[in-house]
Amino acid sequence: SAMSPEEFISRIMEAEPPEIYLMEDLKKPFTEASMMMTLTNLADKELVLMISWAKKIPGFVELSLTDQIHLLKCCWLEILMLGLMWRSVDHPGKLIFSPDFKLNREEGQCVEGIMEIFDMLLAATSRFRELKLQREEYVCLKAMILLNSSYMFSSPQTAEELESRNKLLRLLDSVIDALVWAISKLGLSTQQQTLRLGHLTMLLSHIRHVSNKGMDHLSTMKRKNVVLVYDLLLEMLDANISSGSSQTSSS
Ligand SMILES: Cc1cc(O)cc2c1CC(c1ccc(O)cc1)=C2c1ccccc1
Repeated sequence: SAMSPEEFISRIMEAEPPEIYLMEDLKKPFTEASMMMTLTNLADKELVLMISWAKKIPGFVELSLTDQIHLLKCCWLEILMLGLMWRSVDHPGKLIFSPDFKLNREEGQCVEGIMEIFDMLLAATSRFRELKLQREEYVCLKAMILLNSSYMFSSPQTAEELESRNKLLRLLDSVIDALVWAISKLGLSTQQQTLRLGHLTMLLSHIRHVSNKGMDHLSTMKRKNVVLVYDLLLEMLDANISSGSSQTSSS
């Protein structure tokens, strides 16, 4: 789409979902079940907003429905986790799941295996803090995660899928241009801008790693019947398990 990077950025800034308040009286200390249930309730609300957010990404609804669904199924936890990191960036040592649901790493002790993932989330958040991630850069990275999440894992068969693939690659061009434009507003030298682009995009592989760890952990929680995973989430979760599309392996 012949949209300027400036226009693209203002469109995805507009698309940002509102902050979610859990509005639950959280009984502390948490049990394994109560913490996972609270996370599930939050994620359920966020997923509904994520779908309307994605549809506001310029060009997303012009992709084939198959691509739209597959992109969201592949990256929904990455998107949730990047949002969590953004909300937590100014609160060292804390994970701000929502303004009324903040956890430190020790509180992860009540859920077997979750503290290690909390530590990865906190480490990535510290890296964003070091880099002084800007909101414009954050919204570009989030769109990048959505658009980059799975185009490698399916080979287009029909003409329609081929056309959708080309649209997707042009969309990725736009979001890269937008990120380069956002970085260019920081008054850095050309060399520093290039390095910053590299550091920001390298963080995406860490986000995918933490997301894969989180997906494995969530599946374990589900098998142990610790979480009641609601249907939208269940469907998203099953998609990640059944079609073996966990981002690392090629399906
Ligand atoms: C570390 C870890 C381990 C795990 O087993 C599950 C989750 C997480 C993080 C997380 C999460 C939720 C909301 C966010 O905004 C950001 C992250 C979830 C989670 C839980 C239930 C449903 C969906 C996602």
